[in-house]
Amino acid sequence: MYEINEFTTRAELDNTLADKVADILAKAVAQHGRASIAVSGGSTPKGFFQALSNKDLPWSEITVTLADERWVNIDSDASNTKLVYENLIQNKATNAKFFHLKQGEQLTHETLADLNLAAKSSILPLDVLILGMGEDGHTASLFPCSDQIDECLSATTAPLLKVVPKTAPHDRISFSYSYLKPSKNVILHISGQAKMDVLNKALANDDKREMPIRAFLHDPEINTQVFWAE
Ligand SMILES: O=C(O)[C@H](O)[C@@H](O)[C@H](O)[C@H](O)COP(=O)(O)O
Repeated sequence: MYEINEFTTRAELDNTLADKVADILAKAVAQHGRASIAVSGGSTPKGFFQALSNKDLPWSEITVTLADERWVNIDSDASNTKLVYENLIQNKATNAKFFHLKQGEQLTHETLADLNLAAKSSILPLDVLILGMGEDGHTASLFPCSDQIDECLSATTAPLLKVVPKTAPHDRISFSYSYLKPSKNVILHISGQAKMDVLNKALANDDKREMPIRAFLHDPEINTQVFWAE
């Protein structure tokens, strides 16, 4: 299931989304003493990150992580970790915890095993999941072009896996669908007419291998909140 929330400007979207996410995180910390949020990289979320970073929250009890990461040095301009540190873990959010997906030089089976144990014990299930979407219908690093797409969408996959997209640069590490699905709040953050056209194509049928974002939009157990502005 899904609901589409349309906004007149991207600034209005960013500020409204930041208000919503801040409210969810504050309540999660009040109830459980901690909260976790996974965000996505790309060009869309910068304004939202900056708005959220200025929210008065118990940031030291909140863990930020990524839905996926490019396996590059975290000082690279391609790094989602760099994007998050430069735009979200700033201002009032400086003391937020960060669960690093990029750890070490090589993405080995041992690294994945360690990360999966740590993710299960510290941040899963997520309180908030912010997804982006590519024009091919990928989300996180669940790429339709990758040889790992069936594993990415399988119900039995571990939390994190290595993905090698054929139509995008860099090896990736990504949360799998089965561990993103239980997130208490699933939000798809997109902007521009091209992405609305991709969303409408994704809504037209439920072939999730063709467009992995469909796994979230067509799952009756998830109420994906779409936030869109022109
Ligand atoms: O690592 C990444 O690139 C993201 O996690 C990816 O899933 C992104 O959200 C989409 O590709 C949309 O990117 P844009 O916001 O740049 O369109």
